[in-house]
Parts: sequence; C-alpha cells; structure tokens
Amino acid sequence: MTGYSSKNDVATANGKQNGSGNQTVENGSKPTAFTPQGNHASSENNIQCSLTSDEFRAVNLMRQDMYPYEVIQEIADFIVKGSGIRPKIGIICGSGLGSLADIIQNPKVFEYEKIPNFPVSTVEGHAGRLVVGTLEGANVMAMQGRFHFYEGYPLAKCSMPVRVMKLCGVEYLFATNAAGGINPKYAVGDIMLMHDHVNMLGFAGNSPLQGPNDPRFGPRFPALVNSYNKDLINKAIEISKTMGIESSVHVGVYSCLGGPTYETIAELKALRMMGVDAVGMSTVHEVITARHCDMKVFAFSLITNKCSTEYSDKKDDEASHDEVMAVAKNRQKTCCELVSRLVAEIQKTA
Ligand SMILES: O=P(O)(O)O[C@@H]1C[C@H](O)[C@@H](CO)O1
Ligand SMILES: Nc1nc2[nH]cnc2c(=O)[nH]1
Repeated sequence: MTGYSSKNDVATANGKQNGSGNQTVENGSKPTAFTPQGNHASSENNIQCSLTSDEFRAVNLMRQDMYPYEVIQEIADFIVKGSGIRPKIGIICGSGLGSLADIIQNPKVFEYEKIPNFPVSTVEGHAGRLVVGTLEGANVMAMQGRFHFYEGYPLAKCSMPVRVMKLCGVEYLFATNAAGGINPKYAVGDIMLMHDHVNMLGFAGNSPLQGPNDPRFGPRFPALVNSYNKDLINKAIEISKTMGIESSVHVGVYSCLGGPTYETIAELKALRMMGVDAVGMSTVHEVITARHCDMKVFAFSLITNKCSTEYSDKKDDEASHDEVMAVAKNRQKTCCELVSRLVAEIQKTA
C-alpha cells in the first residue's frame, strides 16, 4: 500500500510532550503528579499529568458521578419551592431546539450554575437553563441544554437531571435531539419518532446506572423493551397528520455514540447494518434513567444532516455543528408545535 505513513510522534493537547515523556505546561505552572489511587501528589516519581492543582480539582468535580438520593431530593426541592410548581412533564431540548422551552408560559428560569450541585452546559446551542412553567395547561419543566458524555461528564451525571425531574413529580419525559439520518429515506428536516435505540456506549460497558443501585429510584436490572411509549408515538403520528407533515415524520431506531467526532463511513455502514436509522450523541442514557424510575418516555430526533455511507471528497457531505444548528433553527417552529400538541393531548386525558 502506498500513500499512507504513520509516525511515532506523541503529542499532548498543548503540543508540548516529547518522545521521552517529559512534559511542560503552557502557563508555566508546575505540573501535578497523581497516583493511580487518585490523590494528587507533587512527587516526581509517579505518573505525570500536566494539570495544575486547580485544574485537577475542576476536572475531579466534573467527573463526580455519585449523586445520592438525598442530594437529588435537595435539588428537586429547590426547584419545586423556587417555582411553586410541581411539573408533570419534563422536556429535554436537543441541540438548537432550545425554543421548546421558550413556549412555556409563566416561566420561572433557573440558570444551571445557580442550582446547587448542578453541572454546567458547555456546548453551543445548549443555553444551560431550567425553565419551569405551564404549557397547554400542563405543569412542565424543560432543560434548555443537556449534558453530553463528550463534555467530560460521566453518564450518570449527564442524566442526573432526569432523576431530579422524577423527584419534582415528573411522570412523562420528552427527550429531543439533533441527529444524523442514516436511513436513506430520511431527508434533512425530517422528524424521527424514536421507537427503540442501540446503546453503543452500553456495548462498550458504560451505563448511567453503573455503580450501587438505589432501589428508591428503581430496580438493579431494569428491562428496556417497550421503553418508548407506544400510545405517545401513535398520538404524535396522529398530530403529524393534522399538521400536514406526516410524510416527513418517521418512526425509527436511534443510536448514541460517545462523540464529539461525527462518524466515519465505515461506522455509518456498521450502524446501518445494525438497523440504526439516526445517530447522535445523547438521549439514550436519559431514556435509560427515566425508564429505571418508571417514567413514560417520548423521544424524537430532528434529522439535521444526512449521513451518506458512500465515500466522497466533497466538503458539503461532512457533518458540521453549524449545519446542525441551522437546520434546528429552521425547524424549531414545527418541533414546538408537535411538542405542545402532544402535551395538550396528555393534559386532555389527565
Ligand atoms: O444534544 P443533541 O443530541 O441534540 O446534540 C447533537 C449531538 C451533539 O451534541 C451535537 C453535534 O452537532 O448535536
Ligand atoms: N453522532 C452524530 N451526532 C449528530 N448530531 C447531529 N448530527 C449528528 C451526526 O451526524 N452524528
């Protein structure tokens, strides 16, 4: 084979590691060494890590994934007391779909950084606010900004807000996302109602339920068949007919990869062979957490880009977050209408 070369260069994020493993840091502060036990020491004979003590503490906080029931209860109490509302429906806004929270009436807004023990959003298109209020007469709470594995958060932390929703009183989770369409019949701007998922992070041994199980949330070994509520899917199909968009609404299988990279062609081919229709970087761990604590789940993907399984040199064929955001902005009105009409249906039968 020609045209392919592999060099043994080793680089760090700041590009300063040399072949001998010696490291320097950009800002001149002294690197901190850490032991495999996790306590960081300044001894030079341990594994070296180019973090200052402050950076190390920040990373540690980010990776904290144990949220005892009592801590989640405290967060839930903070939100219920602060808003004066006990929400029944929880909405998670996907990339660029923050407007789903803007349609909430009499909103009480909580910035994530002001909520005790809450993580912060780091991704463009995820504002980082919890909005509590009413929609179509129903009490709702919406996450305007979710947490992703690729941001550095463990899965349990990414989906911790779902447990907060549960303890606030939420019975229904509406999870939305932006996703790449692998099914060749899907077009950009279409909506895929999720009826199942392939948990690629789970295949790799990662779960939001890893670690000790607290039975106050749910069982050690929850079943996931029928995770996506069929009645809600059918109601959404009926609503799509009345909205005149049924030809661009599909029912399909979503898969979550770790990101932040978009997929290679070989990965897309593999996913297609596995029966995946749309691929993204979220939602699955939230659904698992919601089902564990017995919430009813409705989820949909907005198809923001087509994932071709053919090799191409065209730059236009590459996925980009700008495209994802632009398509989501274009389709936000339709997504908002679908969500509010479904909320109205739930409220009607309450
Ligand atoms: O939060 P979602 O799943 O809607 O966002 C998707 C996945 C990545 O965060 C981002 C990639 O463009 O969009
Ligand atoms: N993994 C993944 N996530 C996305 N989010 C929006 N589009 C995509 C995509 O093509 N792949």
